[in-house]
Amino acid sequence: MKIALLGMGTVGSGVARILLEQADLLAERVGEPMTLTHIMARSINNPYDLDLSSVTMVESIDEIVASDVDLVIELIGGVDHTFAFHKQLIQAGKHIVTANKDMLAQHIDELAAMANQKQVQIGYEATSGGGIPIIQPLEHALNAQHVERVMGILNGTTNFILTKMTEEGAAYGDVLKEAQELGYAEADPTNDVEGFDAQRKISLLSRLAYRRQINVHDIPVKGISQVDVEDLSIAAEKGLVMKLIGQSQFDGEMLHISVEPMFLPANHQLAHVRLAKNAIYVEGEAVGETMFYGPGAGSMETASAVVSDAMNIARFGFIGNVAPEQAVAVSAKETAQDYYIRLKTPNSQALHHLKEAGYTYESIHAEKGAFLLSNVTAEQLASIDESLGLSAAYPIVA
Ligand SMILES: NC(=O)C1=CN([C@@H]2O[C@H](COP(=O)(O)OP(=O)(O)OC[C@H]3O[C@@H](n4cnc5c(N)ncnc54)[C@H](OP(=O)(O)O)[C@@H]3O)[C@@H](O)[C@H]2O)C=CC1
Ligand SMILES: N[C@@H](CC=O)C(=O)O
Repeated sequence: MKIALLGMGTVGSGVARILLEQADLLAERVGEPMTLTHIMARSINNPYDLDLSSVTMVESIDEIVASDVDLVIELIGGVDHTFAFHKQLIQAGKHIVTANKDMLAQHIDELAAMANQKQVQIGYEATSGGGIPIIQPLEHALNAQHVERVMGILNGTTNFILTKMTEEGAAYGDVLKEAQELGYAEADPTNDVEGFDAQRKISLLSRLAYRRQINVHDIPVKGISQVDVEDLSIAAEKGLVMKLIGQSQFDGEMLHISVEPMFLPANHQLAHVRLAKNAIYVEGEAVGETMFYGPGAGSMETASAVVSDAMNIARFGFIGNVAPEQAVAVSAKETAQDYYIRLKTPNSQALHHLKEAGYTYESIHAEKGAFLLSNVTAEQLASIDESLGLSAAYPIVA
């Protein structure tokens, strides 16, 4: 199989490394050579000091389309131009592997339908959870049942930042910089810290899990950029650990889906997922609870998933892309839950107000105005915020 690579950045360089350095192993497992013949890159990031002399460097997508490559690996990122590239490649009958969740979360329905018509396979294992196998399991190994719930830590950068803030009291800005240097963060890290990256991932995973089209922009999202390290240390006194959680549950009609920072009890399995690791629970009607854990970001970690997609396509060719025809309406979870809250201005009147209004609460740090509130709806929380003024409010996973 002849392969072209678009983008030679963090993940692209890892993919080139596996294709070139593991050529014998890949050929043995696939039954034919997986040959990297073309690279299209704006700049060459070659941290692994690879010998690229056998590869043709090209400057435009038209050269790739006109070439004899069978499969194109897109690791450029971005939405509009890559969407146009993917359409051009599918029309030309080239199989595609990508890690580009930003573009796919918006356009996968159209691309999958077009690819099925042209008998082109799209591999996108690396779009969610970096090196963790999760797309393939949802497409294949767990497809004998209705999936009822998906929940997890879906972003390496924010998990890295929250871990360092929680365990070391590190400053948000410093750890974000470290995550960027390690190649975890997106080209625009706003996508990570404001939760958009996790929003795209929970959208792609839920689409497969429930076999429904989802409008990614409808998914309620909150990020971690406003998280105060003080809340992490106050909540730790009660054994609570913060994680950015993406979750979805389908009741057959409505998809309850969201991304937001939540506190978890320290003995919860997800509380032990540290640094750039991710973990995802998938609950199926027959299988019950399954959990997938591993590296959520990074050069070689993500490249592992990308190359394995390419190998599957080389072995099995076109097997059909999941292309649900029905769309689903989405909303955030509406049931009552427990919350950690902190008042903007701590005062004893607040306690009185909460008591009068019939709320069950526990004071964690009276001087700092931090409480645990039990069994509160989002609507009730908004009314508490209006009357008392909250500087922080985070749901607690049961
Ligand atoms: N990093 C990670 O851990 C993960 C990344 N991903 C996804 O993988 C994709 C790649 O990410 P990553 O490797 O981190 O990003 P990088 O920014 O490191 O690499 C992207 C590369 O593409 C190049 N590029 C951009 N536009 C063009 C163009 N028009 N033509 C040719 N080359 C171009 C960039 O060049 P230049 O340097 O000149 O801008 C850069 O070298 C993204 O979709 C990302 O969301 C998915 C999972 C994990
Ligand atoms: N920026 C992303 C990279 C992988 O998808 C993350 O931090 O998880």
